[in-house]
Amino acid sequence: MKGLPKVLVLGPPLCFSSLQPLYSHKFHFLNSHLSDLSLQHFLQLHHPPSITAILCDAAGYSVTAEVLHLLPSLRLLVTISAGTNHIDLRECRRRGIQVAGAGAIFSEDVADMAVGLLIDGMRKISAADRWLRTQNHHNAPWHLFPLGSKLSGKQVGIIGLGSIGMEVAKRLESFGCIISYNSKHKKTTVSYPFCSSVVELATTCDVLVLCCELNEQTKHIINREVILALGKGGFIVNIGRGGLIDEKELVKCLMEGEIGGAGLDVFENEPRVPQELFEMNNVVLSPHAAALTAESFMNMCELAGGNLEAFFSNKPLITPVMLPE
Ligand SMILES: O=CC(=O)O
Repeated sequence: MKGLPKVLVLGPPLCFSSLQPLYSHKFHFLNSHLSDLSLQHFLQLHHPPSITAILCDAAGYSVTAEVLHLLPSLRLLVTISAGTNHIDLRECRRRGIQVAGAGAIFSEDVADMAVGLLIDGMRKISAADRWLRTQNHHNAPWHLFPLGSKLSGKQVGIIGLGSIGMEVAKRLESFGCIISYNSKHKKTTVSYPFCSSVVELATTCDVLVLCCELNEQTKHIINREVILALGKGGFIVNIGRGGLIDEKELVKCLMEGEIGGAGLDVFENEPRVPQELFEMNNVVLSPHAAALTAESFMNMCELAGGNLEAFFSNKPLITPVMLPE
């Protein structure tokens, strides 16, 4: 251990338990998440000025300016997530701390989940499963199960056409959907129609899929006006972050029948899920699990370890996160 770079591990283990045995001969991991102590007290036992890196994920600790302040020698932060809204990136920039993320490693799995939630919601797969299990097996009145909606031919608006959004577009195009998108900037490399207004996009679409990052500009990008513009038959999929949707308004609109349904992998105040959603058959829920496949986690372990190794051998990070000006 002596002489190895100290890496403070924040948040729940997830892939950390696979990563650490592979790299424990190269790094001295300090597992604050396994301790009952508060972070401040934990750090008091580990000489904070000797800690140069953090390993974290989106489901654990928020890496605020206050947390960063506890670590005067911090030079690297590796998050095993595509999203970075749990990190104060401005403070990282100010302090000259480099940040590495998941890059596009989860994009295919997250896109699969977006499509899964959409098909499940529109074709009522989970609802049908629940319904059938409550029926008498030999005598179920199958004709009474309500009709679903056809996916092929639907207008799908993707909000955020980064690597996840592109994977969603590719998949849904092959299902016969018609794709348009909203994003920070119009892309010169794609032919899908761009719509600069989310309300306008909602007006012309049957489905919205949220694939953008959560930041000051995108918080509550889906508000009541957008939901009403999408309309009573409309469906929203969120595999981005819960804060992209004004959740209270979504719940209200679902209860009032102002929108057709939703497929939600993320929630505004995780791990809390609004109780009302559990009662709704037109809503499909998932516990922020879109990125979680055994394969993507093994890949992520290697990537996180690779970023740590690159940094400590003075090489460029493999998947650097751009820090804001
Ligand atoms: O939510 C998961 C991620 O950001 O990778």
